[in-house]
Amino acid sequence: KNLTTQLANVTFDGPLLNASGIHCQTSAELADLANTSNLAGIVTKSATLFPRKGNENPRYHDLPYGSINSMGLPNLGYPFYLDYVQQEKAKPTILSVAGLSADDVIEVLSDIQDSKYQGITELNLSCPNVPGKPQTAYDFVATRKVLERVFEFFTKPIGVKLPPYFDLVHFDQIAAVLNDFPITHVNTVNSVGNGLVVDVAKEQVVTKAKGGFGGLGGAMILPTALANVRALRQRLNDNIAIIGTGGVTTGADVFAHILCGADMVSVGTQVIKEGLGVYDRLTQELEALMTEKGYERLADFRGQLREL
Ligand SMILES: CC(C)(C)CCc1c(C(=O)O)[nH]c(=O)[nH]c1=O
Repeated sequence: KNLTTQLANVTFDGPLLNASGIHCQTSAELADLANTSNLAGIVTKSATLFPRKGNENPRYHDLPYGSINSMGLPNLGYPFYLDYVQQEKAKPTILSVAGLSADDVIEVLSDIQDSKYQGITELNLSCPNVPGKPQTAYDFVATRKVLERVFEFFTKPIGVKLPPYFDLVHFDQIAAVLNDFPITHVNTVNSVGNGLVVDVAKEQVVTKAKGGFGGLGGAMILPTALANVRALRQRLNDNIAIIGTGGVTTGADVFAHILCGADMVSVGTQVIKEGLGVYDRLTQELEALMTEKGYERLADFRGQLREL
């Protein structure tokens, strides 16, 4: 099978990536990813201007049907990751960045612009905005403002990581903003925000920060992830690629993301559950499905979801 995929100016030898935040924070974790077969590229943990310890534990909780997390953006600071992506030769990288303010984002991106890094950058728009306002990506005016500031100086390949939307008008509104900018891709979806898991036996929450509210991932968010991939594919300019993220546990889920329009697919929660061998299994299952259906390459079925 030919599973090669193009994203911006980069050719990946397969469609699978790690979801930012999962096993990609430390140099040991990043080295593991570089040695993981059938993982076509490496996405770094969203990096901030300064290193962050993140929230108190427990901050990640595994569930039969997915996961909940309130990590709190633990990361080694953007200089560490900017240095890493300039060394990494085994696989193409996507350098994920986050800011606690628009000014922080601009400062980090300015350094990336001035660096020798030629790979892809991804701006995490699920980050908090000014207090009292929703996260940036849920504030369409703020999203437009930060992207206007970015593209005043940033000329390298850059995409955005989006939270899930749940209203068709919101799909229209975010696409209308993004179509005005030369972004290389959209990575959709981030975790489903502010879920709450209750341990009935203990009559308590399962994660410490934010009173137990946290981002949901894994199997339970697959329909939301597929809807966001499909809706944005139907609305975004053709030259904006899509990384589909969310709910992937089988090769059929990878197939479904691509059928909805994804160019690449990232896997998060299932890596925690199964380990990095999951990429081999997902690839085998995807190839078996393609053989069964008579498809030779991903483009044979990408975006071809049929309506009734
Ligand atoms: C949620 C934020 C802390 C604002 C950004 C980092 C992040 C986190 C995190 O570090 O808590 N978890 C997610 O599932 N997605 C994210 O984008």
